[in-house]
Amino acid sequence: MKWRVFILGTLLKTTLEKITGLDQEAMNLARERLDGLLKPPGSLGKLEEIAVRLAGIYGQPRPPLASKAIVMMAADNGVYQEGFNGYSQEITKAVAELAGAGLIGVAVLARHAGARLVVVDVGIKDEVEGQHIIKKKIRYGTDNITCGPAMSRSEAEQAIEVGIDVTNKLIHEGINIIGTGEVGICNTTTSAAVLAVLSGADPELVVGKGTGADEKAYQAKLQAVKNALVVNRPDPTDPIDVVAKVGGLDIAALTGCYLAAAANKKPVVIDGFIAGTAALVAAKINPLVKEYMIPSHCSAEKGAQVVLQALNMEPMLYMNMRLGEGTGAALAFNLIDAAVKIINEMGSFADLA
Ligand SMILES: Cc1cc2ncn([C@H]3O[C@H](COP(=O)(O)O)[C@@H](O)[C@H]3O)c2cc1C
Ligand SMILES: O=C(O)c1cccnc1
Repeated sequence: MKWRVFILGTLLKTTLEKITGLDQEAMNLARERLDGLLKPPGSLGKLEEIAVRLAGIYGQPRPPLASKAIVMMAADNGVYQEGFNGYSQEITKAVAELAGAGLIGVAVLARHAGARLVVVDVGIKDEVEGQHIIKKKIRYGTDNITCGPAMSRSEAEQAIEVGIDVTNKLIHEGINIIGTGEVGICNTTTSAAVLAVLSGADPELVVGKGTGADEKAYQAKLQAVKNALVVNRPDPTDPIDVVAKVGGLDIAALTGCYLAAAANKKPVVIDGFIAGTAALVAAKINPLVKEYMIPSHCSAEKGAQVVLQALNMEPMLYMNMRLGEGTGAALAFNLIDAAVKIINEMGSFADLA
């Protein structure tokens, strides 16, 4: 293991210093309570596991019902210039703006789950309009990763700090569970590049069809990822270097969301392939952050299984979804609510007496 010393931004540094493990005592008490409920021990499967984890995260044997938010990080990617993506780059901005009218996929599912949807412009290539958008642009899109780094290390750290700042503020306002989401045309390409480096997987195993590439476009996308890795030579032992060189501002900002959730002892729900890749970046920065993460679904995107394997996590849902935005996280909120209600509301064998 090679050790490297970097001067981190203050917010990032203080956040990392605050991260500790879960409250084992609260988890033991939660397990004890679940075992005494009117059911065979363990018979509610993952609902029980989630309830125990929430107890450990919040430090309360009876975890509270969640006050929820989905954070959707929006940013553009310079690799779009390679020309293999079938959609216009303007989609990123359009989705971020349309979120205000509640018309995008995650807006519907967040509403269904009773969650707030928070949209952050961390690097859309144009100016965006909408009162609902938190304006935190680090730069107007990244550079093309097939030619050089996506951004500087300092910009990657600033984007991570955007995620930390937004998450800290939400938690300060009373939000106690965060769901991750993103929008950014070509971010399945940048995620695949980051994932290939951090997991050691072949690009073939992590490059997928994204929004729907045909065979020709797929081969060009695969080649772009391979080229990006050769041109940039990201250091696999240095997750911030990897995000700066072949990632994106959305992935970096989501990394910050995970770190801040853990620092504040709040659960953070992982969405699909892109948000999962950001989760892996955060977990590589500090493995303890994983204890605060709850995976939602396994995206239909090819590399999604690789992400979950690298995180050593089993998702709750297989829904064949591949939209991102936070749609999977929003769906999982409903099951997390169910887990909290079970541990708090179900009767026990003692009630029979
Ligand atoms: C209309 C539309 C809405 C979306 N909402 C999320 N994505 C998702 O697809 C994009 C990633 O796929 P790729 O790497 O192939 O570009 C991201 O914007 C992601 O959030 C969308 C994509 C489209 C086209
Ligand atoms: O799983 C995801 O996050 C995903 C997959 C394809 C396109 N956009 C997002």
